[in-house]
Parts: sequence; C-alpha cells; structure tokens
Amino acid sequence: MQNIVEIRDLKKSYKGGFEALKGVDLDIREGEILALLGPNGAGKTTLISTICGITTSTSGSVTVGGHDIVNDYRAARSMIGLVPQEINLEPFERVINTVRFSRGLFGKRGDDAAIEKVLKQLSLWDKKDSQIRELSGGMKRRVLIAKALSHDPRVLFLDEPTAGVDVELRKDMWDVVAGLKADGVTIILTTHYIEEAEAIADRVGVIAKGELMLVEEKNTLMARMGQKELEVQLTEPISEVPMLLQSDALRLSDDGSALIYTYDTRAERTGITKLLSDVAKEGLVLRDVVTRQSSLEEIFVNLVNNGDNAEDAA
Ligand SMILES: Nc1ncnc2c1ncn2[C@@H]1O[C@H](COP(=O)(O)OP(=O)(O)OP(=O)(O)O)[C@@H](O)[C@H]1O
Repeated sequence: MQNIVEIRDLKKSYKGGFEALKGVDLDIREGEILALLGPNGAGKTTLISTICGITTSTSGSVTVGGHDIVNDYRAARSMIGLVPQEINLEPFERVINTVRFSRGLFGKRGDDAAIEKVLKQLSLWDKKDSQIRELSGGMKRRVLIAKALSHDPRVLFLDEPTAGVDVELRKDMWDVVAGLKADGVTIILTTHYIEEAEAIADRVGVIAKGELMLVEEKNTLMARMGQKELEVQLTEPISEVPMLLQSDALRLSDDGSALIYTYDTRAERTGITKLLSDVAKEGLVLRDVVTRQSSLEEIFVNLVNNGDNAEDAA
C-alpha cells in the first residue's frame, strides 16, 4: 500500500521551550483508518495541527501526497480535510451554504454536484436548507465533516470525533467513518477511547508525551488481547516442570511456586481441562488459580507509564 502522508523526525517546541512533539516518524497508508490514542496533552492535536498547517513545526518534515507541507503548502493542504474537536458553526447559517463556503475557502469553484454528493454521503441532503441551530448535536458533527470534505480532500483528520457523545451517536459516527473509507478517503482520528480504535481502526498508534510509542495493525494488537495467562499456584514450590506438564505454553514462576500457562481465549480448545487433570496426576496440590488478560487498554497504560518511568530515570 502506498503512503499518502510521510512524517519524518517531526519536532515541535512551543514558546517557553515546551516540547510537544519529540521527533515523530510515521507513514500513513493510503485508504487506511489510523487511530491515534493518547492521554490528554500527549501531543495528538499538535501533530494534526502541524500536518494541516495550523501550527508550524520546529524541525522535521511532512509530505502529503508527495507535497511538502511547507514548500508546497497549497497542494498539500488541498488534499487535507480537518474536522476540529469543537463545534464552531454559525447558528443561523443554512447547512448547504456553510458547506459551500468551506469549499470556496479552498479556492475551489462552486460545484453544486460536489456539494450534493457530500451532503448525501453524510445523510444531510434533506437538511440542506435547515439552519444549523435547528440540528441535533449528531447532525452538527456531520456538518463539520461535510465542511471538511467540501473540497474533495483525500485525507481526513478527525480530532476526537466522539468526545462527550452518547453511545448511539458514537456508533453513528463510526458508520460515517466506515462509509468514507469505502469511498477511498484516508482517515486519521484521535481518540481517548480504546473501544473506538478497536471498532474502526485498521492501525493503532499510541502517542504519549510527544512521542509515538507504537504503531501496529489493530488485528495484531487484538491477537495479543486474545492471549490469557492462567496461573496455577501450588502449596509446595517445585524446582522444575514435571514431565507430563512440559509444553511451550507452560513455564514455572521464578520462585517455583506457580505454573504459568498461556492460552488463546478464542481457540476451540484452550487446554485448561487437560492441564488441570495433568497437574492432579502429577500429585501437585493447588493453592489457588488466577487468570490474567492482556488487553489493548493494558498495553496502552503500560506504554504510557513506561514513558513516565523513562522520563523519571532521565
Ligand atoms: N499554543 C500552545 N502553547 C504552549 N503549549 C501548548 C500549546 N498548545 C498545546 N500546548 C501543550 O502541548 C502539549 C500537547 O498538547 P496537545 O493539545 O497536542 O495534546 P493532545 O494530545 O491533543 O491532548 P487532548 O487529548 O487533551 O486534546 C500539552 O502539554 C499542551 O499544554
């Protein structure tokens, strides 16, 4: 798959010296949905704002469709749509006019067919003559997306598209995003919600303290999520795994007091029944049994906390 956005060693220091981006490298593939996860203040908005030309970087480079965002900013920007976090619409304006206006801002000629396509794409066509103030919160969010799409961008940035919205509206937004992807739009969204990344992203990036800690296929992360550990705690420690129990999936804890078995929760047979019966056959006595699951949330929290520790150690 071709890259549509290429980010190289991107750094941003705000006035006063605060480093909001500490050298981000990232390739965004054409047609994908990339979710950027991160806690408050991680640098997500700074990253998006820099790519979109709202903030200037301190160093590093970004190209969009091969166009440098500084030297060739017009071409780069014409390929980008940005849906901001806040709803900033004129309450008395009519839906169709506000979308037309956005297209005009990009220097694109009025094109009623293009506006109609965007409004239909977002199920806003029957609301085209409504005033913004008459719309529900969900509809207003759709208008923001329609505005961002009015100049036919190839890449759409959504900054926390579902922050503070109810579950139904969130699902509705996910459907909208899936529809845009089907139309070939590349989508980058920032979110605090891990379940949002799980639901719609092709790849997930985790950003913390101005650094991109991880970028991975969602399915790979989900596969990791499917891994569970079963800890069989023993009344008497042992020095090695008994013959009957030896397998790649089983290891002995460092102090010999527990057997740790890794299995896939989604597998047809987890092997737990056999494990426990073999434990009994070997004459081992159980003190307790504990299971642990590594979730995307856990991976996320670990990454963010390790970032903290690294900083403390520095
Ligand atoms: N104009 C600015 N001047 C100085 N510092 C800023 C400015 N804008 C952002 N920052 C700081 O840069 C850091 C990153 O902010 P940014 O808005 O990019 O984070 P974020 O990941 O989008 O957070 P949130 O999830 O809260 O929107 C924060 O510590 C913030 O206080």
